[in-house]
Amino acid sequence: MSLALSHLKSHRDSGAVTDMRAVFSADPDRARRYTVGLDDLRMDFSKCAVDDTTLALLGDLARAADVEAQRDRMFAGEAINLTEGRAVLHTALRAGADEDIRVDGENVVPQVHAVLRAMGDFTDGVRSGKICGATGKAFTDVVNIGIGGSDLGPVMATLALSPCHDGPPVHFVSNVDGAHIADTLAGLDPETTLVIVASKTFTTVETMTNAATARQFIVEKLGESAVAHHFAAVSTALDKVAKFGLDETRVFGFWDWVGGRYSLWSAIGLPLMLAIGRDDFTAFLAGARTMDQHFKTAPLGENLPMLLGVLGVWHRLACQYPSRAIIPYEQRLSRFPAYLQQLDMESNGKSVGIDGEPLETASGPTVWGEPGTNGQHAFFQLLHQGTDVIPVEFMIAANGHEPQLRHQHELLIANCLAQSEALMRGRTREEARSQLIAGGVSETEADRLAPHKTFPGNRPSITLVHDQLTPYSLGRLIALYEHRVFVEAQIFGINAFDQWGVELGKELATGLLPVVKGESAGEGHDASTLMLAETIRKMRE
Ligand SMILES: O=P(O)(O)OC[C@H]1O[C@](O)(CO)[C@@H](O)[C@@H]1O
Repeated sequence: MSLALSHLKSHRDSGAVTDMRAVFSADPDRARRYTVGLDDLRMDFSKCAVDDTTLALLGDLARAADVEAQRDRMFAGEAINLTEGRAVLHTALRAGADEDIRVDGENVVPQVHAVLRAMGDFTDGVRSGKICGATGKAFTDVVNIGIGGSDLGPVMATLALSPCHDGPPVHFVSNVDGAHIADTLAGLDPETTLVIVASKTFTTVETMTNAATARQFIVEKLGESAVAHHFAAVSTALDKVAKFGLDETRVFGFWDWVGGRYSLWSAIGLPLMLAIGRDDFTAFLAGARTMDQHFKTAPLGENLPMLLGVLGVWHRLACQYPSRAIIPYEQRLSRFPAYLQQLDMESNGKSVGIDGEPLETASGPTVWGEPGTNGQHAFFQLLHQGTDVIPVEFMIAANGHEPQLRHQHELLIANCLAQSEALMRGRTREEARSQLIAGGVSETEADRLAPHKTFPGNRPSITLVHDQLTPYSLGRLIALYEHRVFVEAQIFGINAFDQWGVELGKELATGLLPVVKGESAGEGHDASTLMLAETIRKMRE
């Protein structure tokens, strides 16, 4: 364990904040001092159990982990993904056209903008009806087939930005479960359906299988020649896409220096662009670019991703909280927690350090969540009174998109603020008892019930507030979380940009398919797995 981390842990064990009510009373300026901002975005972390010493020690930890230097290496296009020998340049995808970002000596920005222009032209063509199906009819629906990073980002952002939709409805198919594509295609007409096959590698079994099903859907009605009209593809593996038989104007590339879970800004964002148009997509990129600039230049104590990252590390390494909850008070961000699960857990769910040695400390926490207020009626009981402390990250916009429903938005805001206050304040047993007695309950009954109505409080939360959910503010929010994951990874000492942990299951599934089909006895597989396969096979006879 590094010296900086052991100082932080001793501080947590002996000197850190334990009574949040007391620190708020003692320092009337606490909320202001522990809030940082970037244009209309505010991050209030004053309800975390930290003080100035904690922040100083977290700064030491970040410096000891060389976070700023590593950040600069990432932005400069150095191959910081050491296990795959690649640069990590999702930030180049939202760079201004005049920037110069080099990979192996070549400026990649012109290529990025060329693809953006091609996506924009295609989008304009589809939306205007100039680009149409094989029978000349305009596309009424778009189906994006992809999974993981080729799905979660576009799904999340397309839903988040529904007030900006003025293009064709976009549907998303990811699961290899045939139910997903069957239900999606059920209401669609092949003549007016555009299918995007999105896969960085163009080998992912779920996507390739669903693409074959979609191809059949088109070909059955319109014939093989319709494929070129009704399909587009997004990939880094252009050689593999070529075998699908598409016109090159329908193929949008990206690069191996874009990780799947960081690819929403690339051509993987095509379904989003089709839904919201190229101008709004440009604003979405601009929001992310603003966060990039801020992350690159703001001093540590004012830098949102740095602070969000070190607070995450505080909760994980010093306080040893196993998970964190992401609670957007914004129904349209309902897929944001799922998106962050891949971003965070596929990046930081590692137990081996960058040097190949087992980690001595924990790495990324479990990330989960649901929108408020729905979560309040599901798992908030555990957040308030459960035996585990789970830090919460709340998100709320000052303004909704339904001015006619002003009162509902005010209710939403009040609920968001109330939950963080309740987690922080709690309710003592004495307060619970007094309230019961004031409500007309006998003293004996109040004594019996008070422990159940007591809230421990001192449960940490961070609240992110912005003006409104727009393409720009969404881009900024996502980039904040991308960089936060980066900061945490540097401190954990891991490579955030590979994902070898997903491989073993894929390999075994390939081997088990013949067993499931009854074509192989499945030598080498364990008895439990073989028995389950056999049981299922019999049920299918
Ligand atoms: O875009 P592809 O290559 O189909 O991969 C999809 C997803 O599969 C993974 O490789 C692993 O599940 C993710 O990292 C990736 O986003």
